[in-house]
Amino acid sequence: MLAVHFGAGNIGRGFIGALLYQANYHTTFVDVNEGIINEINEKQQYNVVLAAEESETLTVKNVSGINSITDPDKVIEAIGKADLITTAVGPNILAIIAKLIAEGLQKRIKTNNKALNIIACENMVGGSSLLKEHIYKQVTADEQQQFDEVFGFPNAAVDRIVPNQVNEDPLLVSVEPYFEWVVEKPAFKGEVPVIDGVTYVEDLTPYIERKLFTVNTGHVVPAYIGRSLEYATINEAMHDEKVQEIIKGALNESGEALIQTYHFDRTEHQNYIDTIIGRFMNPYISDEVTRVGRGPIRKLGPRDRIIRPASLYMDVTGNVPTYLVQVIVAALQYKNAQDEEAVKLQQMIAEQGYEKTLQTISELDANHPLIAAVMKEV
Ligand SMILES: NC(=O)c1ccc[n+]([C@@H]2O[C@H](COP(=O)([O-])OP(=O)(O)OC[C@H]3O[C@@H](n4cnc5c(N)ncnc54)[C@H](O)[C@@H]3O)[C@@H](O)[C@H]2O)c1
Ligand SMILES: O=P(O)(O)OC[C@@H](O)[C@@H](O)[C@H](O)[C@H](O)CO
Repeated sequence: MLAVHFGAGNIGRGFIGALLYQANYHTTFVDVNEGIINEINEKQQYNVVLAAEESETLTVKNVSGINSITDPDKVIEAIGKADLITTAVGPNILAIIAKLIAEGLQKRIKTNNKALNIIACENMVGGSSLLKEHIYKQVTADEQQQFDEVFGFPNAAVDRIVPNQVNEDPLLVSVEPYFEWVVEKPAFKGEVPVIDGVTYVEDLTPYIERKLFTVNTGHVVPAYIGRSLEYATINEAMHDEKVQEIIKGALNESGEALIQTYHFDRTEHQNYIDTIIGRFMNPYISDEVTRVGRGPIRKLGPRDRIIRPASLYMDVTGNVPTYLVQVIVAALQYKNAQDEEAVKLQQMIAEQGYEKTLQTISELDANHPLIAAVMKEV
């Protein structure tokens, strides 16, 4: 069984690659990072280490790599033979990899009618659907009809904290023990793959929103508030009383929105929140606030982890959230000269002011009460 996985980064190697290996796949990683691809081809294996008191190491074998910049034809050939395609490249890169995937699928469908599923493992609602849209823009209407018959794009939610790696061994990945990979079953074409650790569900929406609006909504608190307090890591920030107050408040607000929307059990949801706060305090992980805060424009987007739970909270309670508003303010004020989006955000604020910038990025109506609440705080 062959899996072609786009993005040999933290989650690609540390989570998707590990589970695919355990499910007996050979994984061909596709990446633009020449060093990582060369290393994968040279070593043909890498270690995944659990960041916990009782650490365990999994050696992931049956791997190879293709540099999509220098060897696009090899990627097209691999897509022709693949039993599964997965991605973990970041939401903004989906449009870029779509071109090569489209070429691979166009070529494959001429000689091979076997069903193939493409699962985007990105932190967003509807990642695989978005990838499909980008791919379909590259092909003719006739090809789209043919693709509809055999290519599935099941959406997914993936959860495992994998920080940036600073190991001597460039392939080694240190990961937290916790993981969750939930995939929507009805969207599959052909057989549903047997992968230990994957949960198949009929409707992904409650799962992806619960994950994104709890794990990722929580995560931006130590990232953005932590950065404003000059902490470098999530763990350090999580020990600050102000961060603790805001994370609890923000997760109560997003929790209220989720519980009322999806009828989650209140006690179970509180346990889920407590587990996540515990994960952020894992002393065996050093996760930079700049990794978790990366891409503040994406994170302030209308369907992402800050704006969507805040507006959902208003819809279900009729009140403006207190803590999520503080998170929006901290996100707007996030500065990092190494982060292209953070730089662009500050430029937008300098040129247009907070109000116009927030409206543009969040796509909220100009008279939405959330905008007024944020303006009161900044
Ligand atoms: N790290 C985590 O804790 C975590 C957890 C869950 C989900 N995710 C999601 O997984 C995705 C990847 O995150 P990550 O932390 O692994 O990031 P990462 O930066 O470690 O990995 C991304 C990889 O994609 C590669 N890439 C960039 N452009 C490419 C292209 N055009 N073609 C092929 N590869 C390309 C990069 O070189 C890099 O190796 C994101 O959507 C993220 O939200 C991450
Ligand atoms: O990957 P991002 O930039 O969407 O979000 C940063 C982190 O919150 C994220 O990578 C988490 O570590 C991950 O979502 C945990 O499952």
